[in-house]
Amino acid sequence: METTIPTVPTPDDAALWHEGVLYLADQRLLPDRAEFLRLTDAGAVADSIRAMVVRGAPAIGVAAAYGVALAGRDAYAAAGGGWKAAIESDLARLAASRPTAVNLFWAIDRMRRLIARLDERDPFPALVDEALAIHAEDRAANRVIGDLGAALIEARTDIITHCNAGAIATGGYGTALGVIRSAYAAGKVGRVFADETRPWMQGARLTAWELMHDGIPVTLQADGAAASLMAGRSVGWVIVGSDRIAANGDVANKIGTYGLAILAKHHGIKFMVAAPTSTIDLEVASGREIPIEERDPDELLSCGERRLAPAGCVARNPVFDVTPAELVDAIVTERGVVLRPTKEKIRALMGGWGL
Ligand SMILES: CSC[C@H]1O[C@H](OP(=O)(O)O)[C@H](O)[C@@H]1O
Repeated sequence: METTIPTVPTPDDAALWHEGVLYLADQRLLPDRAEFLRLTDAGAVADSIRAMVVRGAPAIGVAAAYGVALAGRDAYAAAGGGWKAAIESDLARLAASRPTAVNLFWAIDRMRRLIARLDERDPFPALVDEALAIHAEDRAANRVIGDLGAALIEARTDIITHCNAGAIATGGYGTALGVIRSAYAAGKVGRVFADETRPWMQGARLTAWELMHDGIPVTLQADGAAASLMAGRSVGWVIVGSDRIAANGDVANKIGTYGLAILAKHHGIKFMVAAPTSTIDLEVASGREIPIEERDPDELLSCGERRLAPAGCVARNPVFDVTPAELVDAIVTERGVVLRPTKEKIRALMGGWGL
């Protein structure tokens, strides 16, 4: 969306397009420093996704779509009418940036379908328009998700959320935090308990920042504190986002989500997954097929600038896990709500695809 660039990003400003330049809020620095990175080529966009300058499944897809537009401009400048062959290397770089969030591949595939319809003339204007549409559609979808999810919450309650599935993780408004925003506006949220979400601390740095920005009561907690809070009976829902939902309703999300779902089941607490349908991947039958990103162990061995573990300590750093569909009470999308998700219900939601 052509807009003037604010001096500092707000939660709705994960990505902004202005006069042929992509501005990304640098989420590595928030909340201490609120700054935009200025990007003018697809390679820089791919690097920014990999480095988590921009993160969050829908935001990654939005950024990649703008990256494809920048790739089209450069391919046409380099090859003229032969731009369709020239763009391929940048498309591959974008697709290789992170493996789990299917929104990245959904966005690239949608841009590819446009590319196939274009001729040898300069593709940049058409690609920009498609990226802007993807961005606007995601922002609008999250408003619908927010209202549908809020309607499931029957009475005022406390909520646990994990990681950051907020406005800054999407095209705006947020998915899990979109539900929380809509539910709070309806008087249904007492307090939100945000897991800090080691090792990248999306909860401490981004969810707390977003909810405090909106004046929504939030208490930060250690990831390990969720269990005893649930035992205290004040929490009615766990509400999270997702990076990829398999055809059977299994949900890939930030590491630690699976444990929360087991704890919620044990305590009789409802478990909601909020995500646009661009997060549903009917190409994977179950969560077993979802690629789980392993990031640099150093993200775990240190916290900020301080080394935590002894020199030579080894670590494993899977940054997603899979929650089986049977632990999910509701998947909330812009097309509707799937209660107790199954393969059949997911297919029905997606218009019967593959029947
Ligand atoms: C609205 S999707 C947000 C989703 O993405 C996060 O992962 P990451 O911060 O590594 O991109 C996390 O899984 C969130 O639920």
